[in-house]
Amino acid sequence: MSASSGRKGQPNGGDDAQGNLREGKGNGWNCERVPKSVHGWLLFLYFNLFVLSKIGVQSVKAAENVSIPPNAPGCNCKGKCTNAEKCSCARLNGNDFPYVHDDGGRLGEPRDVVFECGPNCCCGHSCLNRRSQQGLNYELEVYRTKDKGWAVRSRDFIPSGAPSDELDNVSENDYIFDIDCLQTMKGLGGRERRFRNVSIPSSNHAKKRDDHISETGPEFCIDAGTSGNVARFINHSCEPILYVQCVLSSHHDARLARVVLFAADDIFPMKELNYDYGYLLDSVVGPVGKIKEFPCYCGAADCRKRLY
Ligand SMILES: C[S@@+](CC[C@H](N)C(=O)[O-])C[C@H]1O[C@@H](n2cnc3c(N)ncnc32)[C@H](O)[C@@H]1O
Repeated sequence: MSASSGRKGQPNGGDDAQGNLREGKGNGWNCERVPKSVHGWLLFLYFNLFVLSKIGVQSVKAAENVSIPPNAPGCNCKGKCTNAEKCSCARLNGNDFPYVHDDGGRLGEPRDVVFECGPNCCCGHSCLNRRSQQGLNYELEVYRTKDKGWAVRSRDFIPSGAPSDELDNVSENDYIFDIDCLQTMKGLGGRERRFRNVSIPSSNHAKKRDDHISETGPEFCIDAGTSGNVARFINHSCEPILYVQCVLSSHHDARLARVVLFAADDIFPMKELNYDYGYLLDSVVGPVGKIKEFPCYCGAADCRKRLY
């Protein structure tokens, strides 16, 4: 499955949080770092219903041959980042902040990539520019459908632009998401460019490497075959209500960006959550070189009738 951030209507996803900040005692903040942990969400199983709890910790594992990039330099904002002229993270986002204040922090518009504050930033955990690191405010449930297996819906109303989940570890092919942020940034392979143009700070060597990689296809993927969060149960739709957004926080390597799903529109309770998997038709080839086909049961008026 492709989770590209830029193919038409398509989602994408996830670097890992490599450290947490603690508020300094006394005057102001001291940017002191505390031991790392990767926060995620824990799924509780109730009979044939999974309920996403608002507590829990889940580790994100990287394959042995994948080295997690070092933490990027951070901004010097104290408390919360509010001044886009002074915040170095805002500068990376084209001199503004991607999240707007209403509804607890909404993504104003889809972008090539969102730079959030990270472990080396002096702001605290409640900074709005850490929105996708602050967890879900919505209760999601996994339920059984007639023809698509498991699916996910929200018990709560989700306003447009709210993060609904992060694509986490989905090794069956059904649960593999390509991290193709670099390809999206260049509008390659049929991916649609986003509204905001950003350029990721990188060395000459990294730039040459990225230019080569973006043309040959995604280098890394998220594999949620054996473990993952609730996002692994989100189905495809040809008319999706979620879109994929690449988010960089602890490091700035777009090849290993976090993939976060955001609401494209207001979502009413009990409506199935879905996004466009972004397969190009006839792009999936079986072991003997035969093109594979898979029927789509999304039920959208403009359904393409095939997932791939
Ligand atoms: C990431 S999983 C989604 C969760 C899955 N329904 C399950 O039960 O585990 C992707 C798989 O779900 C099924 N699926 C997702 N969207 C579908 C759709 N629109 N039509 C038919 N099957 C779909 C396909 O089997 C696909 O390979």
